[in-house]
Amino acid sequence: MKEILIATKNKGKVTDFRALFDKYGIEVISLADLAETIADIPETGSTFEENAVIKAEAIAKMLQMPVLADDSGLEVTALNNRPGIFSARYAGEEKNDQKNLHKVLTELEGVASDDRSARFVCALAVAEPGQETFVKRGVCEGVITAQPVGTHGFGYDPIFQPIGYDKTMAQLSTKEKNSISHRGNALEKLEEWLKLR
Ligand SMILES: O=P(O)(O)OP(=O)(O)OP(=O)(O)OC[C@H]1O[C@@H](n2cnc3c(O)ncnc32)[C@H](O)[C@@H]1O
Ligand SMILES: [Mg+2]
Repeated sequence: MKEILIATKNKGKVTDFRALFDKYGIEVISLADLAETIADIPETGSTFEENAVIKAEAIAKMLQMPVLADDSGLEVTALNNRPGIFSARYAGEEKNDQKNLHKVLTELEGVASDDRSARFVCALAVAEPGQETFVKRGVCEGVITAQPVGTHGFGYDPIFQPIGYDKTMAQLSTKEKNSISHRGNALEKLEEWLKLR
């Protein structure tokens, strides 16, 4: 396999995937790179896995080719695991990263650092016409900081400090992030599939 289509329009995910697939010598193509405009696939599932499968199967069927899809998000323990599968639109339909992370910080106002545990979750689904779809989950545990710090990454990275680090995800390089992230962790579980291709 020389290239892989990732069924996403999220530029931050694409940056992560480009670096992750680089070591396999595989070029990442995203929906933004296609000549045709692909409408958003409604994410109607109730889990990350269901939504990843919905996205992968819809695009694989549409384009008749193998597709990888990522559904991911942030679970905050003190918020009963919100925003969870609603992470992208937590503060509104416009999918604004700044508004989303500030909503989490506002909801956690007055919550002590010991009670600010959270995790990033990523479900990666592989769909191929005529084959059975499969999906793997990766997780990265951490805590929510008091303020946003750092300029790298995307989404909730500036307020997420991985366990064992005194920096936020947004202060890590893409390579460092990938070595510990939910996305990197989920992709490791797809290594067997990658090797067979
Ligand atoms: O569905 P696609 O087109 O892939 O793009 P999306 O942005 O809508 O993606 P999701 O539905 O999977 O929503 C995931 C949201 O969770 C957040 N998120 C996921 N992975 C993250 C990461 O590595 N760092 C920070 N935030 C992340 C981020 O806000 C994303 O918008
Ligand atoms: Mg989405």
